[in-house]
Amino acid sequence: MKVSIVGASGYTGVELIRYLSFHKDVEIAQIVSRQFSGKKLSSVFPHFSKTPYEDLIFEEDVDKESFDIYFLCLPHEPSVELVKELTDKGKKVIDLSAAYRIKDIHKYPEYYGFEHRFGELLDRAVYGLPEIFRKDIEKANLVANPGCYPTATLLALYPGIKEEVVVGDTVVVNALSGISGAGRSVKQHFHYPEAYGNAYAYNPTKHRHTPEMEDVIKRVTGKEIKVRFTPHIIPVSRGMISTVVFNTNLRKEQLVELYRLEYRYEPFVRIVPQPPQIKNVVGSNFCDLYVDLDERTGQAVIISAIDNLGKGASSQAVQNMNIMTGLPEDKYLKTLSEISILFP
Ligand SMILES: NC(=O)C1=CN([C@@H]2O[C@H](COP(=O)(O)OP(=O)(O)OC[C@H]3O[C@@H](n4cnc5c(N)ncnc54)[C@H](OP(=O)(O)O)[C@@H]3O)[C@@H](O)[C@H]2O)C=CC1
Ligand SMILES: CC(=O)N[C@@H](CCC(=O)OP(=O)(O)O)C(=O)O
Repeated sequence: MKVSIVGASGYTGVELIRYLSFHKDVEIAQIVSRQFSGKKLSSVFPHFSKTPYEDLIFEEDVDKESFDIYFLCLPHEPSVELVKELTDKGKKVIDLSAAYRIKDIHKYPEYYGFEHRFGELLDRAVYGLPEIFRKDIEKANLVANPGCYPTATLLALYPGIKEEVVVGDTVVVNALSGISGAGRSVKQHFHYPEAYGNAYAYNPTKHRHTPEMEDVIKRVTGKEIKVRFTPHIIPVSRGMISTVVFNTNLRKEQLVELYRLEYRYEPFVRIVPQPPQIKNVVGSNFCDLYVDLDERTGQAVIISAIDNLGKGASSQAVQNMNIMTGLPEDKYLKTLSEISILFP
């Protein structure tokens, strides 16, 4: 399969090149970047020297005809039109932006600041969280790869909402993100002296991932469950923790068993005995999940850890590609190079 990576100079694009470099069923045939067009991959990113694509040249324009699969690693708005053009040509597309994630087209102006014009294509797009929508992904031509916070949070919530053990209509989510979640372009508050040694919450009452999470919860449960979501920045490059709290009538052993059973055959979800640490998942497609019950309050406390650039973006995109093309889902996602680096 020949693939094109558009937005290949950004954090998710570069990470995708890393994951696909050793995928033997794939040839990376095109990498698109406006700022580096004409340059060799290894001259811009020296860590690719003496690896399979070191001599690949960044191109300025997207060749929309020649390849089988297109990974779009672009900001949301530029993705909207390009996804439409590529799917009209019958291409398979995995879009890492939010351009096709939310089914309600009216949410785009409010949360993303642009009008979305392609409602019919939004309806057809499949939300690329394999643990929930695997069967739909198998048949999809357009996969909307989830955001990093929704991936971490929905994996922590899914068994609870699927088996209807969440009591009430609100779940509380507090999450921590490494700075690469904000992309590679320079922003003052992520400048080293301002980010190092610092941590803070942002968008505490209105974040664009809230409608994305609530949309999926509604599709799973048929109910309006609200997400009380507070994201935080922590001074690491990559890695994400999401702590999900909901009221439940289950006892601790029942809750743990529910999660263990739901995920027992999932190749990338690991139930862990202690609160998870990002260093165990960074550089990989794994999600580590800790399940507990606060007996004083009767609340489930589920804590997940992922790599925002891995399961939260690029390696999840490869998992989706494997599913869409009928390959084993974990193909080349568990080679040695993708097992996380414990002491980076
Ligand atoms: N970072 C993360 O943890 C996650 C990110 N995402 C989503 O994935 C997408 C990519 O994210 P990320 O890699 O972090 O972003 P980056 O900002 O690091 O990279 C985006 C790339 O897109 C290209 N680009 C920027 N603006 C335009 C434009 N107007 N038209 C065409 N190309 C453009 C740039 O390359 P050039 O200028 O060289 O052309 C840039 O390198 C985003 O939609 C993001 O929301 C999803 C999950 C997690
Ligand atoms: C640290 C940081 O800024 N994070 C981003 C989320 C990144 C992400 O997963 O996702 P999208 O694809 O939806 O942009 C934010 O809060 O907007």
